[in-house]
Amino acid sequence: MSPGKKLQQTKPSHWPQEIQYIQASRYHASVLPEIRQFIIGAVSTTCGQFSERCRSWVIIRVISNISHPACGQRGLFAAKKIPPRTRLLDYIGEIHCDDRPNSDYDLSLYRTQDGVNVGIDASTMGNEARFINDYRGVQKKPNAAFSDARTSSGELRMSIWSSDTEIKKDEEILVSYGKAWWRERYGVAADIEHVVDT
Ligand SMILES: C[S@@+](CC[C@H](N)C(=O)[O-])C[C@H]1O[C@@H](n2cnc3c(N)ncnc32)[C@H](O)[C@@H]1O
Repeated sequence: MSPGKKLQQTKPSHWPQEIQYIQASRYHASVLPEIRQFIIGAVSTTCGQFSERCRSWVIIRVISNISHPACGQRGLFAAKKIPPRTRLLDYIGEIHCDDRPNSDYDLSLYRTQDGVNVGIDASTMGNEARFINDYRGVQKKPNAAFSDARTSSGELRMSIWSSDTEIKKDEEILVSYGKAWWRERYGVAADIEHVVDT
């Protein structure tokens, strides 16, 4: 069996049935060839191996703590102690250039000089990263952050990195979605409900 086939078969535990599990980016038709080429970079056969290796840092859990604002949903947790400034995993989904105003799983990847926004939407397909929650109402501050980086094969990705402090085993991995993300969804109510401070 080829390594590529093996990657597609192993879904993580607590993965929802209705969502396609993927470990390599998919490209939507709205991505023009020149933009696609820029994002892909110089592709080699190592594509996907980073995702497979870094899977061991994180696990998906269903949140049962009633004081958690996303109780009943899923979250991403540390499978073991994570050192500071570690690249945990890449946010994998459908790369697109069309608007996805109704997606809660759409992340900005890149903006071209002509003002075209390239996003990664994991609403219907993605990897573990789609389950990362925002820190608001859970912890005082995030313990991880998004930062873009190219893979060894050259593809531009949005990666999740641990912050300056070690993350303990079983701790929830939390980022900041940013003020704009909450305001777009909840307007002024976001300021009241979630203390939109960063
Ligand atoms: C990218 S998803 C995160 C994964 C989600 N919990 C799940 O199980 O699919 C974003 C959604 O998670 C929920 N969420 C994440 N962080 C939250 C927070 N701090 N407070 C309330 N809801 C949160 C919201 O419903 C939001 O629309």
